[in-house]
Amino acid sequence: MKQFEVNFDGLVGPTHNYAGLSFGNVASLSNAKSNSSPKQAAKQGLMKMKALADMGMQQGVLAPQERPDMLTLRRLGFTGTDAQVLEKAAKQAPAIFLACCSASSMWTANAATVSPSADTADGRVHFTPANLTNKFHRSLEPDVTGRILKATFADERYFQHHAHLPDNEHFGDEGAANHTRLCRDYGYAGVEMFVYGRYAFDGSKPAPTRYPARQTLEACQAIARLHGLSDEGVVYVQQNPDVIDQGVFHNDVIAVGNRNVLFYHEQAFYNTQAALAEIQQKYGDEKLHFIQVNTSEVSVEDAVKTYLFNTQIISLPDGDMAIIAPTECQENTAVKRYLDKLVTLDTPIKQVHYFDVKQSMRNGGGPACLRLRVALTEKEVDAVNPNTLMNDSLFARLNLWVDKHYRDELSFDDLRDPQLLSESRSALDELTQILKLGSVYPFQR
Ligand SMILES: NCCC[C@H](NC(=O)CCC(=O)O)C(=O)O
Repeated sequence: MKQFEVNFDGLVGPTHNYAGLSFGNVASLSNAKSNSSPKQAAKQGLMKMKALADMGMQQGVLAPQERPDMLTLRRLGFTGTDAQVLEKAAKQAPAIFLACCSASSMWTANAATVSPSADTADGRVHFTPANLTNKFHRSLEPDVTGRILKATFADERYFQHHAHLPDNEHFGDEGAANHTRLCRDYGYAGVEMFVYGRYAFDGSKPAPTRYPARQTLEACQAIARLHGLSDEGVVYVQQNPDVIDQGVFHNDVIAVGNRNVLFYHEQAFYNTQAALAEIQQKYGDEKLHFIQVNTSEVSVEDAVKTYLFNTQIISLPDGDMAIIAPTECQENTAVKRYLDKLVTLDTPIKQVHYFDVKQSMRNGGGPACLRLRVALTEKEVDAVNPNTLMNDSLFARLNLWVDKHYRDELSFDDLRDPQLLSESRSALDELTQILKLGSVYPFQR
């Protein structure tokens, strides 16, 4: 039976902007209030999706969310017509208003945690949307994310959807950004590696002091229970609190895995040797490739700046692995030197492809943030909503759709424009028809 890893990239929404909302995420803070280009952002994302599809990969697309989030603004007490709600919120509570405008659902690595059928007790693919409690603007995502996932993976014979964890910092869950999976091939049971930043119920344990640890151990354990994972197939690893304090707000900023490869920075984990030993022991006899990048080769600062580890490692149809990196990696001498050397070493990684995703990078989202990995068997791929799978015609259609609805430039002040809200709604309404998602948005219900 054939088996695949399908990357579901988030389509950038029509109100993509830089609001400086993510304390602990260096890029988000440093680009706050600069103008954005929703059109360029969406096209950069589409180019990456198309390029991977052209490499012979299975590639999907997940719809963005409606922003400004009118439902939340009304829940927070802003009343009147939509135009009045926008006007009042922007004037009376600008910070809250901006949080309700973020197009952050584009980073689908934070949409959910996914366990493939080979790992789960009932043999179905399990999905739990991330509650994203640490940031208000992101905590608005899980309900609609859940609906989009259900509309994309609808067939209950193959797909099981859970509710997001309780909305509280004790169960702070950031989805697949803190989860990676090692396996012989995608359809074989693997080791799911959950990386957490802190213990919610034990204050005596190590934790960062400057920036927040978004993911808790207790959230990881709850996901493993919900998904029916066996203890033998799970490893919990603590992220090094010091790197969180240096801007590594998600583990996928400092480590990434694919099949038998774990690529990580020397300082990524709290207790590296014990973690690697447990992963190897649970993986079995075959030796894993642990590719460690030392601080002397690439500093944590350069890793955060260039997103060397927020790369995708993909297995090409011929079996070789390729790294999908942002162009920032090419522009940094130490990182470029490292990647040039990496492809000559005795590891499965043989190619590096650079992509311009600068619009996303300026908010701290690299190639890996933009995608949710879903390992599927051939039968399961056949059960996915086919309208969400990338091909020449969907690529052309979505580019035309972006051209029709998206603005070239968006400033902070544009976000309160009722015209932008109506443009966004027409765009999303049409998108749900293109992808055949049904009525997933509050304004459609
Ligand atoms: N996986 C990458 C996520 C990046 C995301 N950035 C943001 O939400 C920034 C939004 C802003 O500042 O406008 C975050 O920090 O969760």
